[in-house]
Amino acid sequence: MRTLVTGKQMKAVDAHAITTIGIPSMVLMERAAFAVAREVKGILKEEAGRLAPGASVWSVCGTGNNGADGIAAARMLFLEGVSAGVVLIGQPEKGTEEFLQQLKIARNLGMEILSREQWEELCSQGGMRCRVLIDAIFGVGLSRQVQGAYAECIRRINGLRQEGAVECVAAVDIPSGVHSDTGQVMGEAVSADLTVTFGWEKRGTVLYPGRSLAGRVVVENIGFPPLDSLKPEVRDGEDEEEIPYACTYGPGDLERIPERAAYSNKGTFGKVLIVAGSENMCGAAYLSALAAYRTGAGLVKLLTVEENRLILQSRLPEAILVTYTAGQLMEGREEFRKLIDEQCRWADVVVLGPGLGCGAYVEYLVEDILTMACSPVVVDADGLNTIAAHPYLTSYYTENIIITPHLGEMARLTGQSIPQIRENLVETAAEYAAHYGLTCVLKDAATVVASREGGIYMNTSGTSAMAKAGSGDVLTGIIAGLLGLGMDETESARLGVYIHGRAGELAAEKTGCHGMLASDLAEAIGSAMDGKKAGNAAESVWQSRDSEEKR
Ligand SMILES: NC(=O)C1=CN([C@@H]2O[C@H](COP(=O)(O)OP(=O)(O)OC[C@H]3O[C@@H](n4cnc5c(N)ncnc54)[C@H](O)[C@@H]3O)[C@@H](O)[C@H]2O)[C@@H](O)CC1
Ligand SMILES: [K+]
Repeated sequence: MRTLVTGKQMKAVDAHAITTIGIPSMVLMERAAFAVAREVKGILKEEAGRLAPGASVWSVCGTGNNGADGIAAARMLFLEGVSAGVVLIGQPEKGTEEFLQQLKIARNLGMEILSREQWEELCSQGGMRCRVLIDAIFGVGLSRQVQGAYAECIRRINGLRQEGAVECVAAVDIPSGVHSDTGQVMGEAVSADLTVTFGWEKRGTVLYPGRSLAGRVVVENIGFPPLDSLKPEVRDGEDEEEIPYACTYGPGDLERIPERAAYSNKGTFGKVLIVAGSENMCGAAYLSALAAYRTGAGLVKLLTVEENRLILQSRLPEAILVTYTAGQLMEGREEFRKLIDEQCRWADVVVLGPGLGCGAYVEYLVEDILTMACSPVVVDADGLNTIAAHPYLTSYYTENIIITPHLGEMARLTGQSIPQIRENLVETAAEYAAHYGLTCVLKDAATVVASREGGIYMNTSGTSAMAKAGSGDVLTGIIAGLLGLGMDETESARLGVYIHGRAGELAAEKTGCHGMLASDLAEAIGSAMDGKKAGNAAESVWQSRDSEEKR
């Protein structure tokens, strides 16, 4: 498990390390700059292991401590014989104490230091070519939209990178212009190949679009005290009591999956009831059931419309089938409630929604399941759409409900627009989970899991190959399978999302990114759950020098 922090939390840790613990600010900065210089040197090194002749580096620096890091990193490279210069953006005389100190050192060493105007002139004359450009304009101190000269400068950096005048952009802490909490672009943002970040990964480089802009992320422990050593009032900040540290999972977290006991039977590993499918949609039910079995569920029963019986029986003979007709439900409600009650009593876990459609009878079905299920219920797709269309159904929400909406479904549930939700993924999921006391899995390229008690998980596994019909149905089956193995709602949701992404990476390795089907994804679940056998494509991106898994 890796911890993810907000900008404010990171600043609170900085302040705590410096003022309470007494680690001098310049000492932390020296280590931060050293890490950046080391990574840049790695890029500059020729295959033979020597620095490339004439390797040039420009460090483009703002006047805060991010800029101070950038000057210090350039100085370290300069002292190693690299042709490294500094470009200053903003008003240096208004810089932080550390910035002024770093600038003085660079000047005393006789380094080349350009003003923005001089740099612009160099660029417009086509004289601006370098192997590595260090982006140190803004770090976690970015507090408003980027405009004017700063925006121009960021556009210039991106232009140089695009036209090949700059081979590699290395961002200090976070690409300048990316919001450290939401990953949103604050007007303009640097597009980096590499980001060297300090202490802990920032939420903004896990959430999109910040995640794409950060490139490869290297997390460097620069000597901060551990987060749990902070006093709660410091850790939470003045008005951040509501914001916990977020986390993400890696392969080490697969150990959370319970052992499959030798002395067991099919009942030991969970009985999953999948309430899914409609007359023209049986695939969703099939994929959800298949995924639940592939995750380890002992018994899977499908409750679906009579029309699906034959196809489901032939596609997945391992599943038990109970069928109904729409008419039976509409006309014989009391009778039907007895059937539902019986099935709910049987189940250890219920999945409600995949492919249910929007027939009039679905409202009754959703109401009956929500009122009668006494085990965890994973609500997805048309289950959620039905709740959105009939808001009284939210009164049946209980603490063992996991909802798995995508952005469109979340928009219907909350009345917010999709862009609004996309910009505030974490807040939207967290508020819904807290308001209704349930677990909310808000699905996006970087899925967020908000637990009822306030915990936040952000997913870092997965691939765009999964952006295809049926992926969500597979996720419901995985989460249900994990619940069946005995994991709690939060853990099943987090690990389910992680395994789902990992299965996507593995399946896409075989089929290619475009050709993968949701059924390929479901077939890869077993390997994805096996930490020893499977590789993880995300690992090449999330390279942590001193990850918490090792600490
Ligand atoms: N000792 C420390 O405090 C350490 C700080 N570190 C570095 O310091 C960074 C944080 O430094 P700061 O808090 O000084 O903040 P930044 O250097 O990120 O930038 C803040 C400065 O930019 C201004 N600013 C914010 N948004 C702006 C906008 N849109 N347009 C124009 N100006 C804007 C702020 O008023 C402030 O002057 C971290 O990201 C990290 O790189 C690291 O060196 C670790 C140690
Ligand atoms: K930066």
